[in-house]
Amino acid sequence: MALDIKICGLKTDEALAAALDNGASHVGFIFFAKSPRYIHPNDAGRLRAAARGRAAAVAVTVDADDAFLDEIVTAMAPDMLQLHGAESPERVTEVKARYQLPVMKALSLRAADDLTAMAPYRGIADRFLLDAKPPKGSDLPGGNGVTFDWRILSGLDAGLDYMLSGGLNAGNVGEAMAIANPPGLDISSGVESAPGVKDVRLIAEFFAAVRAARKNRAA
Ligand SMILES: O=C(O)c1ccccc1N[C@@H]1O[C@H](COP(=O)(O)O)[C@@H](O)[C@H]1O
Repeated sequence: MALDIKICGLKTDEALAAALDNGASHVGFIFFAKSPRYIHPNDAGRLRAAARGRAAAVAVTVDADDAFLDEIVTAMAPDMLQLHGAESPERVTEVKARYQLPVMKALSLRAADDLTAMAPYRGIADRFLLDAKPPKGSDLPGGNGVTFDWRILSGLDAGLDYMLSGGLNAGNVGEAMAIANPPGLDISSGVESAPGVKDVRLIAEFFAAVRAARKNRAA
């Protein structure tokens, strides 16, 4: 089975090249002003051009209005929109219709009960991104480097299309894969040397850890 891997929060040519050269299926750009990973839509447009044909470009937004989404879509022509705020199912429907793009809806989880939040989006969101709830006081809805109990995902239907996110790194991704067997992985702060600063060595180590975990599974 193919495993999608999204490296999120890219801001430089060097980090983008590391993500692509290591085999990322998706590259993510953050359009949330409070994030240390924020990138201007025009800069993301330049980077996404370099990724064209190699990885899908994902625009990550948080409760963005139409004006901001228009600016992002015009500047960078993403392949997918990731809605990482409190967007309702109706808003997801509206965004999909307006831009004719697939939408990945982020949901934040701590306990098994939180999975009920998925139901109203089924058949609407093209994919889910299952992330950890932000720690108290965080300004960021994602990118906090926090994990959740991956065991709560073990009961999900086999065909559910989602990316597992939240606090992944080279040291824990093997365990996450063994427990949840997700169809996709999404990582940001786990491949950074400081908030918002991607580290090419950590990116390579992450992919190596994923390859090792897959090899173990197959053995
Ligand atoms: O990364 C951010 O700063 C961010 C800001 C606003 C919304 C989402 C954001 N990041 C998303 O969260 C995941 C998980 O991050 P991490 O691996 O725990 O650091 C990240 O991949 C983005 O999809």
